Amino acid sequence: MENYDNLIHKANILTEALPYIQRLAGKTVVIKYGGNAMTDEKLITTILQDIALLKCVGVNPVVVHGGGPEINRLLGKLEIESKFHNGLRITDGATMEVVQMVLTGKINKDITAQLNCLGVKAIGLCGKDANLIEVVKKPASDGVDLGYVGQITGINQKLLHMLTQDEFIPVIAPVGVGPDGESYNINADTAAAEIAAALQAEKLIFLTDIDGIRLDPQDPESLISVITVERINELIADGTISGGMIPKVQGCIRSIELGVNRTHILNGTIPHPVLLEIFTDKGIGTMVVRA
Ligand SMILES: Nc1ncnc2c1ncn2[C@@H]1O[C@H](COP(=O)(O)OP(=O)(O)O)[C@@H](O)[C@H]1O
Ligand SMILES: CC(=O)N[C@@H](CCC(=O)OP(=O)(O)O)C(=O)O
Repeated sequence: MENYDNLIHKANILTEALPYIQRLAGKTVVIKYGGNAMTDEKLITTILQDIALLKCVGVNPVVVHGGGPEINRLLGKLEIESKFHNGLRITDGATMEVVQMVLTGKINKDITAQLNCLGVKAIGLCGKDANLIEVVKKPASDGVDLGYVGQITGINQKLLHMLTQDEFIPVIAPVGVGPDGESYNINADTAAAEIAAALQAEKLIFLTDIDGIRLDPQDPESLISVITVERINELIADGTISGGMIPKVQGCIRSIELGVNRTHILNGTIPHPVLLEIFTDKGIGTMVVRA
């Protein structure tokens, strides 16, 4: 009898998802998968399973991935120093080659192949494919020249719509194309936000290595479940939100302003964060709302 109860419990969990599936069917969900959340093969598989399941129930996921830690590792092996300014990698010519190799050559292809092994049709792209992400050189910040760091000027949303309507899951590496075909490095959070806005996505989800925005980054009890744009600006000003969390919250704000309905910051180092957020009544992480 206990086994039967267990099965009913499982069925109840599935039916809990029904209204969410109905609400999201046909809509686009952009998922930014950060390098710091790509810690463990088994966890990576659960996240890719979530994404495959979304596709199978009629949602259109679009994946934008990072890979900062892996870029740092290869740069280290090549004895090239990793330098950052305001969270952005200072990208000289040699660094750009490594960034492109790691993001488009390794991580992008690994994620794409793993998704395809789960029975969906994923296609790996970077901003240079069909001019998916057009950029110009980002102006110097506080007098610091960032080198080959791109500022996004256009997203080829037609290509992404075509792919998502035609069964594919685009998996996008944040390497942009400059006016003369040069490669430019883009922060993956910023790329995800611009892509979500261009697609008028229903949701933008950031998967990172922490459970969301905390009032005290060291205290898990201080997680904020729902936060407004105004409160975020206060928390940036007083230093509560800092470092790598800044491009995420800025991405949330920008995409909300441009019409994305819901933005979430979730822990990608636990199993199945996407399904837990999207298909359960409680949800996890931090949701950023307009007001
Ligand atoms: N208020 C805050 N709440 C939560 N995390 C914060 C906050 N301020 C800064 N952080 C930092 O932001 C980090 C996430 O950004 P980052 O390391 O760049 O992740 P990713 O590789 O996923 O883009 C967290 O690990 C945490 O150290
Ligand atoms: C300009 C810039 O900083 N680009 C990032 C791109 C990768 C990224 O954003 O990866 P995560 O999401 O894992 O941090 C970099 O070179 O590290």
